[in-house]
Formats: sequence, structure tokens, C-alpha cells
Amino acid sequence: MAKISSIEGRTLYNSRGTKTIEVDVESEGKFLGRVCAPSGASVGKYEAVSFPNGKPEESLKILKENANKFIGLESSDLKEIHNTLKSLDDSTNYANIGGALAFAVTIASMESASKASGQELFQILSSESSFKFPFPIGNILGGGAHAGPGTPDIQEILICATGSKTIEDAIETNLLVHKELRSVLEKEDPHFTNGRGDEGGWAPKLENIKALEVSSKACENLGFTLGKEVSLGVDFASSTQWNEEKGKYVYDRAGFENSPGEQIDFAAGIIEKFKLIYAEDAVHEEAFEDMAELTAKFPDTLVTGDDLTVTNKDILTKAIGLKSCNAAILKVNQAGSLYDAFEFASVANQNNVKLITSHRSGESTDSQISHIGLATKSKMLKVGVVGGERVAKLNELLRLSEHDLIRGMVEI
Ligand SMILES: O=C(O)[C@@H](CO)OP(=O)(O)O
Ligand SMILES: [Mg+2]
Repeated sequence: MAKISSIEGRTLYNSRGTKTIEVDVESEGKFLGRVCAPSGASVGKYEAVSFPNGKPEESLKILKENANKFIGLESSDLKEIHNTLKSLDDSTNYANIGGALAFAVTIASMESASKASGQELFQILSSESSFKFPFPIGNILGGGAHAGPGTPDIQEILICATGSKTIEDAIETNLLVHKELRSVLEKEDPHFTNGRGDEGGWAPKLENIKALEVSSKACENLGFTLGKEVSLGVDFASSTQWNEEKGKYVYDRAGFENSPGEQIDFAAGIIEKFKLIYAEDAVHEEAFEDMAELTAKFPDTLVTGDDLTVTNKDILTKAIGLKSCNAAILKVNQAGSLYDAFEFASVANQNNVKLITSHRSGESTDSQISHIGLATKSKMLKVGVVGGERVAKLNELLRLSEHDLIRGMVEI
């Protein structure tokens, strides 16, 4: 057991060059936990607010003024640290102190506690004594809010080496497909500049279906069969297309509009044609019944809520009641504190909703989410394929593969 001896923060930048905060929590004057808060570009309506009035400095001011409330607490006592944060913020969405502060303080405290105890972070986040690796899933092609004009409207085409037996092979296979896709794109378009989106996926000027076709071509060129060695996933991020006034999904770049019914057919067509293992936010964030249709239709695909469920246990409970999804994204900063995110994870795990622990498009080079994915028994870890801030999470998994307590891959 170690007590928090100091807590302080600073502003710095995420991978998109946007200002964010980093928090240092020290226990016993020497065990440092250091965490930088990420941020999203496609943000769910019901996510925690990142910073009060959008200002990282305001979160830091609050931390400075209240640092003494944390000093002396056990750094491993997640609940007490969470309660202390909540005592500073009576809103439901961290509007007063900022979800980024709750994120950074709780995870940094646990990291400090893990160092004090001489254990890995994933161990002190879980009461289990054996662990399996989640499958890494990552962006090979980007569009939507993560890439520029002319790219697909859908936000992410993802690769997951579902046939891999080891974490090393799973990571390497994803990298191979990412690389091969570059060659396919260069052949397809001699003017392709090798530009990439926010999460490291290639950002070519292609419409949605063509983008999926070239992605599956890359897999085939490597001798892989979709649904066997590798599988594709899509984050439709459909709230980006949803136009409330029109009551339609507007695909600006491809130049068409879908009614809610047409959107279900559009997504179903893609899931079938490309044998998707993973389909995220195929309809907008409030279309719980439409998601339920897809969930009923595709029991073998992870029909996943992200903007739909926003790592909020009450919203997840609603989604479970309506059978809206069989999988859900866990992004700690959508919830706010790590304690909130773990409450969400236990509702998911108790109700057979498969968890996918995920990065944000604006990331840091931290790698604690690799541990959080293990501790929450996530089926997948959505952290990208390339880019320093993405590879940091994958490299942490490779380091962890040396650990005795982690054996093999989860069953999806
Ligand atoms: O929509 C998403 O799933 C995420 C991460 O891929 O993007 P953002 O962080 O921009 O919300
Ligand atoms: Mg998403």
C-alpha cells in the first residue's frame, strides 16, 4: 500500500497537435504514474465533456486548488479517488472539472500504485489470475471525420487477424495488410500520395465500396481469406452522416442519401459482402431499434456500439434491454474516470456484451489502455496499426507477452 504524496498536471499536445493535459501522481515520493488524456474527432452526444469551457487550463486550475484532497489517499483505492473527483463535480458528465482530468487522475493513480506494488498495471486492475490477449484491430483505411475531402464517408476500415494464435502474429499480420494495401492503392491511383488519416489508415480518394474492395484485395494478395486468417471491420461512425432535419444519412462525398431503412440495408450489404467480423455504429447514436435489427441479423459479427453506448452504463443497460448490440466500445475518456469505465465493463461482461477497448483519434504515446483491455477481458483492442502513438500500444502488448500470467488469445 502506498499513499499519494503529490499530484500535479501540465498542458501538452496530443497526436493531432491539440492541447490536452497530462497528470503526474506520485506515491511515497517516488512511484510515478503519468498519464496524458486523449480526445476524439467523432464525439458522441452523451460523452463526458473533455474540459470545462473547452479549456485544459481550467481543469488544471481545479486540480491545483484541490490537490490536497488527493494527497494521503491510497493510490490503489480507485473508488476513493473517483469519489474525490465526484465531490468536485456534481454534473453527470464531468462538465465542471472535465472528463480528461478524471481520466488522467484515475489512471495515473493506478499506475503509481502498480509501480509501488511491483506489479504490472493490468494485474492491479483485475482480481483474475490468468489473462488472454485481446485481438488487436486497427485502421488500414481512413475517411469521414478522420481524413480529408474525397476520402470515403465511412470513418474507418479496420483489419483484425482473427486467425492468429499469438499476439506477435496478430500484430505482424495487421502490419502486413496495411503495407500491402499501400501497394494496391498505388496501382489503383498513380497519383496516390500515401497520405494517411488521423489514426494511421491510408486516406485515398475513393468512395466507400471501392475502399472496401481494395482493402479486401490487399488481404487476398497476401493469400488470406476473409473470415479466416484475417477479417475486415468497419466503423461507420454514422452519426457523422445523420442529418436530423432531413431524417436521412447524407453521404456528401459519395453523393447519396439513405433513409433509416436504406441505411440498415446499406450496412447489411457491406457486412455480408465483406464478411465483416466487426461493424461499429452502423446507424446513428440514437437509433437503438435500428441497431437491434442488425444485431439480430448478424449474430456472428460484433455489432458494436460506440457513439451509441458512449461507455455509459445506463445507456448500455438501455441498449441491452433493446438488444441493440452484442459488443460495445470501452473508451475511458467517454465515461470520465477509470472507475466509471470499469462499472460499464462489468455491466457488459455480466450481460454477454463483448468489449472492445479503444484508443481515440487524438492520442498520446501512453500505453495504459493495453493493460485496461486485458483487465476488462476485452475481445479486441482497437488501437490502430501504424503511427507512433498507435504502435506504442501494440509494443506494450509485445512486452507483456513475456509475462507468465498472459497466455494465448481470447475467443471472440
Ligand atoms: O469513432 C471512434 O471509434 C474513434 C476511435 O477510432 O474515433 P474518435 O476518437 O475520433 O471518436
Ligand atoms: Mg467509433
